[in-house]
Amino acid sequence: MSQPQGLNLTREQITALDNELLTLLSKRRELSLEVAKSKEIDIRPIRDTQREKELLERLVQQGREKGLDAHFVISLYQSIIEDSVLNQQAFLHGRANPDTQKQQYTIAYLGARGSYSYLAASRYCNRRQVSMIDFGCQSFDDIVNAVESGHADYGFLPIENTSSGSINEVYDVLQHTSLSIVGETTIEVGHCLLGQPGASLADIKTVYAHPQPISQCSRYLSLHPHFKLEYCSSSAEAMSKVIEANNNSVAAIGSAEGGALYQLTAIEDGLANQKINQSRFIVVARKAVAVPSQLPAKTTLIMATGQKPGALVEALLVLKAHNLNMSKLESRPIPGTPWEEMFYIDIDGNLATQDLQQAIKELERLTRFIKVLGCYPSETVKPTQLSQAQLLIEPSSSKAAEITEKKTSNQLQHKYSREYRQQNTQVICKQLHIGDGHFAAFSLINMSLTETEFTSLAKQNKEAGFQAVILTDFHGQLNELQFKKYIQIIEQAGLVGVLYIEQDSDLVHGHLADMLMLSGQQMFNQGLLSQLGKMNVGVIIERNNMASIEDWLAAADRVLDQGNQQVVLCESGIRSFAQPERVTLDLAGLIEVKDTSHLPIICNIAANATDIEYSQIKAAKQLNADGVVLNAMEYDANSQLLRQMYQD
Ligand SMILES: O=C(O)C(=O)C[C@]1(C(=O)O)C=C[C@@H](O)C=C1
Repeated sequence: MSQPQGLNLTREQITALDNELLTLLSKRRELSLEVAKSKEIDIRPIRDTQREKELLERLVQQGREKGLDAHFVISLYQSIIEDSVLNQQAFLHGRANPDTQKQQYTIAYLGARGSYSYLAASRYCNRRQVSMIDFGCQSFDDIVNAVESGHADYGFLPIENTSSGSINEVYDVLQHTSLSIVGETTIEVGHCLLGQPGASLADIKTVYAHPQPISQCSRYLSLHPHFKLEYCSSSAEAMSKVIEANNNSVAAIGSAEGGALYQLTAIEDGLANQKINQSRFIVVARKAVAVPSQLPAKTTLIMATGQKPGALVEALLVLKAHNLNMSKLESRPIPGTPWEEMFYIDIDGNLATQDLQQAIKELERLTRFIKVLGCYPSETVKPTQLSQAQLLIEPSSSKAAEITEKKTSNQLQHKYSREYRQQNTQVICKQLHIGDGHFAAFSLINMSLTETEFTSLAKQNKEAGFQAVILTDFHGQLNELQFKKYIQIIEQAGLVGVLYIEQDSDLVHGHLADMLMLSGQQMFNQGLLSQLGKMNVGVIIERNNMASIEDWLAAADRVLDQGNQQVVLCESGIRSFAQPERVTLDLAGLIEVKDTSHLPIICNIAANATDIEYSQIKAAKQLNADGVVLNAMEYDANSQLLRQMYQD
């Protein structure tokens, strides 16, 4: 065998080649802008999927002749085309709004240089080839104030994350601002453990992070229970804390790019629970913008439907009638009106179109309040795919076939899914029916009550319309005799008794209860899930407040897989952006779960009654939740709410 050439020489050749590749990519970008200029004149849509297919087909063929794998070529070009489409969009959007064109933009964002918001803002400016003056802010209110007062041209607000869901504080801020949404941008959030150069994983004792990364990396953090977590207002603050500490035992969670700005090194990367972890930001400005018809547009509006039963559904039907796709729905309370809520809706459509104008007119008649927050180019570029035939690969030996096969068999394994079972599941326990049109009311009682107090509360609960009682808060001290007594009282009151499982040992008494409810904290406990799966008893699985929907449904599947088909899901709220101790109901998640799963889903506001507004639970009912859990201790408010719900 001949000697290979020296390593240094080979590396120099690779470096030179990479440089050439970059030069070519930059030339390709310029050409793509030329295409945009032609499309501006011809008024043609930016996206031409037919052209993309032809281009991919040819490249796959040419790549194969050069020994390159088809999937590698496709994924490479999907990225190149995404960049090309987004650049063309930014260019044409700028041309349609010449008064917004400047050499530099002052951008208000959360945190300081190096935060994810900072990275999103710089990406936005780079695409528009303008320089950025950064205006770091302490809160979402400060961002909005900076733009409203003219200190900044644009404000960047994170609105949702693929693993931790919607950021409700931003929706609250939007209720009161005069600003318009003029853009959106999505960035890949690659969480790393950032430490002082030279620090190693074994050194780390304290981790500084914003609540969102903490929630998004919950699985990684649970593998390191000795880490002391310190909450910060932004990832940039977390990184500054590490610099200040100047000590190898502290680390921050942040991006590798952000860390580099602070001269911190990534001790570990890929910390996020989900492989794909992206954050979407909205861009707000003082003046609304026009979106040229060639660009895919999104319109965001807020509306209050008032208390009429079915009002939300009626409003959503208007969108359906006009063939408008709703890509997001969120609900937030209206301060001072405890029984009402404000809905936030993202619609795939341009405000300038007849369909959307007409739909808004009809919605005005159905709502008490409606306001368009903005119309802006949608930055979701769905990658163009090639079929088997276009890939020219033997189906049996192809990687694509393997992937499709795996996917299909995986889908079959998802017992919670509608593909697996089309009909809605109804869980029945004595007189209690949950799901498939049956709405169930649970009351949560903690065990600090005396027997007499408990007996009278159980009776009152029954009269108020509750059908079941969840017994909670044993603090590991569940006494069998006492528990038997409580179950007896519940039975005598004509209610169903549910035992809330907070630790493995609670399950010993499971046989005494009519149903079991696995606490959110134990949702990841695979052992407990398997045991519950082997029991013949209705099981309610509470969502962990840091768990994604996928995690939650995976927990349900674990139980279903073991044989127990009597599974109910319980949404208890997810952690919010600014304050880690606050939770809010994930209504978009509720719609998603209703869409993908046949399992009944109930919403729990008992655990955090002060945080989750009652209006949210009403919204949940309107969105076809199958039940509700209320706090028995707040008896008056809850029985009033329950009465209202039953009236609706
Ligand atoms: O050829 C075009 O029409 C382009 O806009 C260029 C391009 C590309 O980058 O290759 C980008 C977007 C289109 O969907 C198709 C192809």
